[in-house]
This record gives sequence, C-alpha cells and structure tokens, in this order.
Amino acid sequence: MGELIAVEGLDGAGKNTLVTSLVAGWRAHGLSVATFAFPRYGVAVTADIAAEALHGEHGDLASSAYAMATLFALDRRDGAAAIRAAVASNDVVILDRYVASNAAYSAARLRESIDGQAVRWVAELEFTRFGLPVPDHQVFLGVPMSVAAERAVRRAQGDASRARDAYERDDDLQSRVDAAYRELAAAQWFSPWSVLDGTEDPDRVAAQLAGGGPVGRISSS
Ligand SMILES: Nc1ncnc2c1ncn2[C@@H]1O[C@H](COP(=O)(O)OP(=O)(O)O)[C@@H](O)[C@H]1O
Ligand SMILES: Cc1cn([C@H]2C[C@H](O)[C@@H](COP(=O)(O)OP(=O)(O)O)O2)c(=O)[nH]c1=O
Repeated sequence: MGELIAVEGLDGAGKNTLVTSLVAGWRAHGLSVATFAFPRYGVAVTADIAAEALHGEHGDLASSAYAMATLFALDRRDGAAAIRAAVASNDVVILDRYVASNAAYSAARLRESIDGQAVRWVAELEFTRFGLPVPDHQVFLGVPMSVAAERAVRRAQGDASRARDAYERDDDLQSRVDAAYRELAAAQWFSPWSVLDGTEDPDRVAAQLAGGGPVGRISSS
C-alpha cells in the first residue's frame, strides 16, 4: 500500500510546480508514483461544469457554495476507484487538490470557521457517504495572498486557457480561504498536515518536506 498525500493551497500558490518537483525527486529515488489533479477537467463532466460556472456560465449555479462543492465532490467520487487502485500499486500517490479544497473554499465562501456546518458537511459527503480514501498526509503550501494573486495573473496573461475564474478574482475570498486552510492544518484535519513556505525556490519548497513525518520518510528513502 502506498502513501496518499494531498497538496493544498490558494490558486497560484505553486501546487502544480511542487507536485512536479516531488514526483521527479521520488522517481529519481526509484519510487513508483501516481498523481491526480482535481478538478479533473476534460475527464469528469462535473469538473467542467464547475469551471464553466466559475467563468459565468450556467445561470446562478456558481452562487451556491453547496452546489459548487457538490460538483467538485462528484468529480472525486468518480475518481475514487482509480485513486484506490493507484494506492494499491504505487509507493506514493500525490493529489493536487483534494477534499480539503472543498472544506476550505466552502467555509470561506460561507464565512464559517472550520468548526462550522460546511466543513462537517464536506467530510460527511466525501469521506463517509462517497467513501473517498482519507489522505495519510496533507500539505498546505502557504504564500502571501499577494504572491498567489500575482502568479495567477501572470499565468492567465501567458495562457488564455488559464483566465482567472470568479474565485481567483476575489481577493477577499482568497484571504478567507488562506485562513481556513491554516485552521485545517492547525487542527490536523483528518490527517497530519505540513505547512510549507511557497515563496522559496520550487526545489527548496520540495526539500522542506525532507527530514520528518511520513512525507519526509518518503523523500529521503
Ligand atoms: N516556488 C515558486 N517560486 C516562484 N514561482 C513559482 C513557484 N512555484 C510556482 N511558481 C510559478 O507560479 C505560477 C503558479 O504555479 P502553479 O504551480 O501553477 O500553481 P497552482 O497549481 O497552485 O495554481 C506558475 O507560473 C509557476 O511557474
Ligand atoms: C478541487 C476543488 C477546487 N475548488 C476551487 C478552487 C479553485 O478556485 C477552483 C478551480 O480549481 P483550480 O485547481 O484552481 O483549477 P484551475 O486553476 O486549473 O482552473 O475551484 C473547490 O472549491 N473545491 C474543490 O474540491
């Protein structure tokens, strides 16, 4: 059985860059690694509909935090068997966003703390009702909001398909999402969390995981 690790953070925090660096490092050590990135655009229709809603389509769909979270959750439910199979046949399975994204964004949208109804509902829906595997370890890649926003703007300028969505354009929401993630990490929500400094050079960010905890043991094996 492999280790299931979820990487979380704001839009533009550098999650994709960190995952790429971690995977290269682990593979160089001879480990077998599988990755999944949520939302699974082009794979799950619910992910595509959620993205379209965040870009202004589908009437008032995006106005409901619970409706949006349900779409993202159904994408994961659809991918659960593939994640379980990957965990059974690899040393590490790393996820770029997972259930905690729904917890952080839903709590932030509804201005609730992580002890509120939305976070409880996400856990009940995804871990209990949908039976999604609980990660062995979760990583929060922290950056000041201004850094995440600047990276998201730069990425949108360089790639028309990455135009910022309604969540990315909302600085107040991003700041509440950051606070929610920090609360989830402090509470060790469902598994041990590591908090990384995403302002460092990408390879140094990956190296921050070495030297302790389950992820560190993988990194250094
Ligand atoms: N540690 C870093 N230092 C500087 N720039 C970074 C770092 N990590 C990512 N970036 C850049 O920031 C942008 C967003 O990174 P990305 O990994 O796509 O973020 P996310 O997956 O969290 O949205 C990209 O242009 C990437 O090259
Ligand atoms: C996966 C997931 C994403 N989100 C949010 C975070 C992002 O603001 C938005 C889109 O996901 P994101 O990973 O930013 O996709 P991209 O930048 O490639 O379009 O959806 C949730 O609210 N819940 C979830 O479960």
